[in-house]
Amino acid sequence: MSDNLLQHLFQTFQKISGCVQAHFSNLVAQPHHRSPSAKNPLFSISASSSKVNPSTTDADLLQPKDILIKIKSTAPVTKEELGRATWTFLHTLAAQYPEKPTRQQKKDVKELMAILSRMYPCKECADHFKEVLRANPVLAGSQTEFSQWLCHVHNVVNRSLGKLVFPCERVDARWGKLECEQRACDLQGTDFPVD
Ligand SMILES: Cc1cc2nc3c(=O)[nH]c(=O)nc-3n(C[C@H](O)[C@H](O)[C@H](O)COP(=O)(O)OP(=O)(O)OC[C@H]3O[C@@H](n4cnc5c(N)ncnc54)[C@H](O)[C@@H]3O)c2cc1C
Repeated sequence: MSDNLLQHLFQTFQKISGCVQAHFSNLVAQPHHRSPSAKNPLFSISASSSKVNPSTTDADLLQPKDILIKIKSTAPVTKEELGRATWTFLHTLAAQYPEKPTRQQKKDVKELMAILSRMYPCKECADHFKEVLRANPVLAGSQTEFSQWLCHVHNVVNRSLGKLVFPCERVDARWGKLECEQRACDLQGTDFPVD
């Protein structure tokens, strides 16, 4: 496909995109809403530089690799999505937690859980998690202990929601350490014994 044809296609797509956005905003926009085509387009096309310009040479024309079509979701986050994202964060933290944590690291994870039970942005979930923590105080003496404790409390939440219980012996297979070059993401623990 020639570059000129590609540029033509790109410009046509931009026009269609503009029309669809205009029609969509007419359908859904309320007077107090921002126009989706302004700062937050429903979808947008961008190039790595401003190469779509009639005065540019052939060599400057937009290359296929430069075209990036972004589809943005403007829907609010659901309780389920928030939950999945938070569990991903927590289980990844547990997988990265050092086998021999420092006193500070143990204190930090306990505080993090306490803060989550107060500030988690779903009040009924936070209130429920407060009860779960009261009945299951944080165990974070080692990586194994913390990841097993987290698996257990996640299962307490699962049970209360009528979900299946996860087999905690498989937690390391489900939530491995982060892929990170030369283990640069690992949290460093201590070689010295701490209480
Ligand atoms: C602290 C906290 C409290 C919450 N409280 C509530 C609440 O009170 N009410 C409510 O409606 N929602 C609550 N949620 C959200 C709820 O737990 C789920 O995240 C949500 O319902 C989506 O569930 P899901 O089935 O997609 O999987 P999730 O439970 O989000 O789990 C994500 C993935 O983790 C894996 N997994 C599942 N169980 C375990 C486990 N025990 N150990 C390790 N990995 C596991 C599975 O692969 C699963 O796909 C809470 C979330 C959090 C983080």
